[in-house]
Amino acid sequence: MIEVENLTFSYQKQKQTLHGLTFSVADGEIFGFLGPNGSGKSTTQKILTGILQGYGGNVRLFGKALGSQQKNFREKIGVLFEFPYLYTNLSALDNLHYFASFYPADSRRDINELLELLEFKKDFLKKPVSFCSKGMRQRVSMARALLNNPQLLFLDEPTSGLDPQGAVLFRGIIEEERKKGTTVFLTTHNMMDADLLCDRVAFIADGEIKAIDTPKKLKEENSNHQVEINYVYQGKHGTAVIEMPELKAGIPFPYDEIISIHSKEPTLEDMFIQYTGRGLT
Ligand SMILES: Nc1ncnc2c1ncn2[C@@H]1O[C@H](COP(=O)(O)OP(=O)(O)OP(=O)(O)O)[C@@H](O)[C@H]1O
Repeated sequence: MIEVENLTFSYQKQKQTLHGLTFSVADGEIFGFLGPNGSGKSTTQKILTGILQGYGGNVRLFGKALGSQQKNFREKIGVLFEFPYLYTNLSALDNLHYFASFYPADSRRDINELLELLEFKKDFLKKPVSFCSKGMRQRVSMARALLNNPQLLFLDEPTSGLDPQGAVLFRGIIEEERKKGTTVFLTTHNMMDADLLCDRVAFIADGEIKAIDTPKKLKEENSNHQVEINYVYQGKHGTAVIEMPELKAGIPFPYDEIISIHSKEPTLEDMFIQYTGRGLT
């Protein structure tokens, strides 16, 4: 679905922003693009969506070079931008009716159904978007990204500004898109979104890709294969960290009750730090 080879980009002549990115995203895959602020995530998304031009290297979408896409290319993609590009003096409904008018009628989703799916507050449907909270605006932006039933969905920080319940809702909606076969390019520095949703992730730092793999492999390859066991013995709480192979013979210490067993597997964030030498914020 997406093939990127040696992608370079500079906003100013003296300073290169992207230093030769190479990656591909398969049809129906949720691909996470993870990096700290200023690493080049939004720049990459803007190039892939045809907003930024003047890049170096090769970019192919839907099997065709980006520069030779047909006019209807934008009908096949949906984009949630980092900042909501909405008309703040228009209502959510008017914004969405306006954006929907760019697409052929037979590909449009029902706007009211979409807003209901996104749990948009009914009292705000006809009020100017400027009256809406950040989370409600994010719902309108997500509705905008989905309203043409895209085959390829670009999401830049989709759960930003959402409360935990909203984030769960959005992740569910992204999962539904996966089930329909939509390819998702998910730009984020939210490790939880990446870990829960992505088939593969790329770690980007300073305009370079430092690692690409499934979240599971990235964590497993770097696991120290330890478990932490919390237990009670003779009325006292204790914690022990033991090597996994030791568990073969059973729990190797006396206890009356096991309270919990946790894998000491590294988190995706630990892995990000290991590969890039820095955190995500
Ligand atoms: N319009 C612009 N003009 C000049 N420099 C820019 C412009 N947009 C971004 N940059 C610079 O390019 C680099 C990459 O920015 P980009 O927005 O792609 O990063 P990002 O990974 O998306 O960051 P964030 O998580 O903050 O959105 C940064 O150094 C940024 O300051």
